[in-house]
Amino acid sequence: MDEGRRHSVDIPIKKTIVALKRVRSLRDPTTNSMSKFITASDDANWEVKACVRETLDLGSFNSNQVHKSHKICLENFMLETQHNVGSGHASRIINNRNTTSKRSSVVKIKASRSKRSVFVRHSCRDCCKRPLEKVAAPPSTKPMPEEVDSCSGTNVEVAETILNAKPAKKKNEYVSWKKTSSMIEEIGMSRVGSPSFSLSEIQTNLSSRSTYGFTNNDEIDVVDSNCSGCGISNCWSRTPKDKDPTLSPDIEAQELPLLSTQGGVEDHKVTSLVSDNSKSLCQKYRPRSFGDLVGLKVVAKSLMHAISRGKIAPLYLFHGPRGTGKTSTARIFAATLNCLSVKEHRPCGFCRECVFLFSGQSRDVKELYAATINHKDRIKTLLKGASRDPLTSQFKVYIVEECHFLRGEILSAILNNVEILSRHVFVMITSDSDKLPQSLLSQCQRYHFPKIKDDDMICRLENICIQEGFVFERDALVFLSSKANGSLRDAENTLDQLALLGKKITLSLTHELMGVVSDEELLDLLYLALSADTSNTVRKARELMWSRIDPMQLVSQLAKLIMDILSGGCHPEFSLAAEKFLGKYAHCQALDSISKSPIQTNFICYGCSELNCSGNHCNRAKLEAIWRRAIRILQSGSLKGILEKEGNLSSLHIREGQALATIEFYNPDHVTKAEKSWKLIASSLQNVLGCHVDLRINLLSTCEKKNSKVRKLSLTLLNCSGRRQELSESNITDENERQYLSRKESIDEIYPTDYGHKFSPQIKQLHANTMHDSSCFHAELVTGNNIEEKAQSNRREIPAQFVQTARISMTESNSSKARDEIPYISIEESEVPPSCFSKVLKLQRRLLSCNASHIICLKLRPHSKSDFYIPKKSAEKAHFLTYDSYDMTPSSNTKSAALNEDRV
Ligand SMILES: Nc1ncnc2c1ncn2[C@@H]1O[C@H](COP(=O)(O)OP(=O)(O)OP(=O)(O)O)[C@@H](O)[C@H]1O
Ligand SMILES: [Zn+2]
Repeated sequence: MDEGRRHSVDIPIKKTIVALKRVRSLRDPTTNSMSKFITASDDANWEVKACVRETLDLGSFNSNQVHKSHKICLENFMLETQHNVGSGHASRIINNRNTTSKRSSVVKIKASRSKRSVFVRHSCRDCCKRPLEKVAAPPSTKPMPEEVDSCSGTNVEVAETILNAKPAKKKNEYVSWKKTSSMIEEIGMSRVGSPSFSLSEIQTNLSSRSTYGFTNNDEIDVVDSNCSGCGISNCWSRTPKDKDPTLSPDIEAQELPLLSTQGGVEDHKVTSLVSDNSKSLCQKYRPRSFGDLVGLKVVAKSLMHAISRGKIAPLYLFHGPRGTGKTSTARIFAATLNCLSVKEHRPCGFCRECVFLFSGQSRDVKELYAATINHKDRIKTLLKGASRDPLTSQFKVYIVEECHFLRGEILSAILNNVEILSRHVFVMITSDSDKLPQSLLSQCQRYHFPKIKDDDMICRLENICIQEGFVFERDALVFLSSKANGSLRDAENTLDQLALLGKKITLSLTHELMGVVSDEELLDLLYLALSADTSNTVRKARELMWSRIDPMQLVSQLAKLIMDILSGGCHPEFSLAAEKFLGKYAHCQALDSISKSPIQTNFICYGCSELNCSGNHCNRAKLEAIWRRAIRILQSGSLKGILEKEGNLSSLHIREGQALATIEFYNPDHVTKAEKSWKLIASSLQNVLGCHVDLRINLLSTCEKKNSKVRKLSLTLLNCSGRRQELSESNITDENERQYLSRKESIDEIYPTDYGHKFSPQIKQLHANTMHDSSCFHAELVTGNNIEEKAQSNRREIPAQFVQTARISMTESNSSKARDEIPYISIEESEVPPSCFSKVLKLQRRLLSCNASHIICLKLRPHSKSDFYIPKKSAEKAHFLTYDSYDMTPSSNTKSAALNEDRV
C-alpha cells in the first residue's frame, strides 16, 4: 500500500529511456538525482559499491524514515556510477518470502501500454535490523565510508519482476524468467556489471522459486519480504509487518505528520524532508488528502459524503484514463475510512492508521494487482483473510489494480463474497472499464476519473515548479500539459525529466526533450508547403528531420496542426497555434482556404434546442475564441476596437449549416456602430465558422451587465436571417436605452441603408409610429403572397398540421372579425426549415391563446416592397417589424413574461 510497495516510481519506460539518453550527458549530479532513471537507462553503469543497494532506491521511502548519510551515499553513488568506479561485492539473494516474511519495497516501472510491471525488490538485512527509533532520529553525521562499510557484505536487494504482459491470455500470470530477464534487459539491467546484479544470478535465484511473490500466507501481501525495515529513506526496506508496539503511540506522540490535511503543495514540504531529491515529482506530490486531488471535485465530494454519512458500499469501481489519480484517491479513501481523527479534515495524516497506511504498513489496507490474485487458491486465501475482522482499523480495504485482468471466476468469487463481508471495502481500479463484465459494473459504485484538464494541470505544474524553485516558462508547462493527454502523472514525469537538465524549464528545452518541432517551425513548414514552394518545403522538412524529429512525428504534428486550425473555432485550447497561423499567414491563399473551409458539425450548442440561448450552456471560452478570431479578420481598426472592448458574442447556434450568432453591447452607440457594420461582422463570423451566419445585435441594460443572468424577455424563433432590435422592459427602463430609442425615431437609422430600400414608406412610417408602443406584440414569421396557395403547392413538404394552422390563422384573419383584434400569421413555408415547423406551431398556438392584441404579419419578399402586407388597422397599433426574420419580440411586460415562461 505504501509508495514503495506499490510502485515507488512510475516511469513510462520508453519515454524515460529516450529522455535519459538526452539528459544524461547534461545532468548535474549535485542537483539531480538520477537514481530512479538509472534503472531504466540502457547504459547506466551498475558497477557500484556495496552500499548501492541503498542508493538504488528509486525514491521509495518513508518520508519520516530518512537518513542524511544515505542521501550522501546516494549522491556518491551517482558520481560513482558515472565514473564506473568500483565493483559491487555485496551478495545478492532473492528475497524469500518464506523466511521472516516482512516488508520490502517494490519499484514498479510501468510500461504504460503493455501493462507490464517490473518490481524491483530491495532489502537490506543490516539496515533493516536497525530499530525504528533510529529512523526518526536526526540524520546521521557519520561519514559516508562508514555507511558503505556498514552495508557491505549484507544480502541485498535483487530484482524481482512480475510481468503481467497478457494475463488475460495467459493462465499463469507470472511470466517465465525468460520474459523477466528480457524485461530487465529492456530497462537497462542487462548492463549490470557487478555480480550482485548479474542476470544469471537473478535468473538462478528466481528460477529457484516455483512461483513468484506468493506463498501460502494466509493473506496475500505481494510485497512482503524478509526485510524488517532499515528506516533509511533510500532503502526500500520496511518496518516489520507485525505491528510495532513502539510505532503507533510514538508517532502519535511525536505528531510527525506524513501528510497534510489541507492539501496543496506546501504540505508536501512536510512530507518530503531530507530525501526530496531522490523522489520523483509524482511521489513527492502524490495527493494525500481529498483536497490535494486535482480536477476530481465531484469524485472527492461524493466519497467524502459517503464517509461522513456512513454510506459505505462494499464495492467501488474507479475507472478512467491512466495517471488521473485513481490509485491516489483509493488510498485517500481508505485512509479516510480508517482515520482515527475526530476532526473534520480527514485523513488527518497524524493518527496511527494514517501513518500506517501512507507508510505502507497498514495491515488492513491492501493494494493488489489483479494478476496476483488471478488464481483460485489465491483468491480463496484472500477472501479467507477478508472474512476476518480488520486488525486495527475500522475497515479492511482491498484496492485491486487493473481489475479488468481478473478472470471471470475470480471476479465471481469476489462478487459473491463482497456482500457477505462486513467492514470490508473492495476498490476496483481499471483504466479499461469496457473490458469489465456487466456483473461487476452493476454491483459496484462507479466513479469515473476524467482526464485532467489542461488548465488544472498547468496550475498544478506551476505550483510544483514554484515549490521546487524551478524557473519556468509558462508556455513550457502549457505545452507539457497539452502533450500529457490528460494524465497528470505523465506531465509530472516529463517535468521531472526536464528538471534533470537544470532548474530552468523552457519551451525549447521541452520541445527538445520530447522530440517535437516547435509551433513556429511547424507553421513555417506548413506555410512553405501550402504556398507551393516545393523545393524549400522539402529542404525545410529534411532539416527538421535530420536535426531531431522522427518523420512520422513530424507528419502527425502537421496533421494535428491543420486539424487545430480547422477546428480552431470549436477547440479554443488549440487556438494558440491557429491564432499564430492566421495572424502570421493571413495573406496566404491556401491557408485562407483551409481556415475558411466549412465546419459541418454543430459544435457550439451541443444538443441545445433552446433557440434563445442565453449562452449559459454554450461554452464561454469557445464563444470567446470564435469572437476573437472573427474580430481579428476584420479590416477596420475602429470597429475592431469596439467589438473587442465592448462587444460580446453571447450565443451561437448552428443548425443545418446555418448559424445564428447573437452579439451584445451595453452601450447604444456601440450597437449603432455594430449595426452599421453588421455585414462585415457577419461575414467575418462566417469566415471563422465556415457557414452562413445570421446576426443578432442586442443592447443590454447596465443592470444586465451587473447581473448577466437577467436576460431580456424575448423570444426568437428559428434561424433569423436578419437582425432584430430588441425592445423589452429591461432596456426601456434604462436611461441609455431611452436615448437609444429616441434616436431610433428616424426610421432610416433603424435599418441600414442596404435594407432600407426594401421597406415601403408606409412600413417605415409604421415602424416609426409604433416604435414605442409597448402594448402590442410584434410577430413576424413570414413571407409569401398567398399562404394557402403556397401551402397547397408545397403540401408535401409541409407537415399537414402546419398547413392547417397556417390556414386557420389565415382564415381567422380574413374573417369578419376586425383584423386588429386577431392575431394574424402567415408563413413563408419555403424558408422555414422543416425541423422548425413544430416550433412555429407552438409559438403560433401560444400567441393565439394569449390574446395578443395584435400580431402583425409582415410578408417579406426582400426585393419587392409591394409584397408587404399589413392589415391597416393593425398597422396603427403595430409596433415594430424586423424583416426577413422568423422572429418575434413581445414587448408588453405581462405578455412577455407569459411568453417567456413558456419559451419554446
Ligand atoms: N487527480 C490528481 N490529482 C493530483 N495528482 C494526481 C492526480 N492524478 C495523478 N496525479 C499524479 O500522478 C501520480 C499517479 O497517480 P495515480 O497512481 O493515482 O494515478 P492512476 O489513475 O491510479 O494511474 P494508473 O491507472 O496508471 O495506476 C500521483 O502520484 C500524482 O502525483
Ligand atoms: Zn488519520
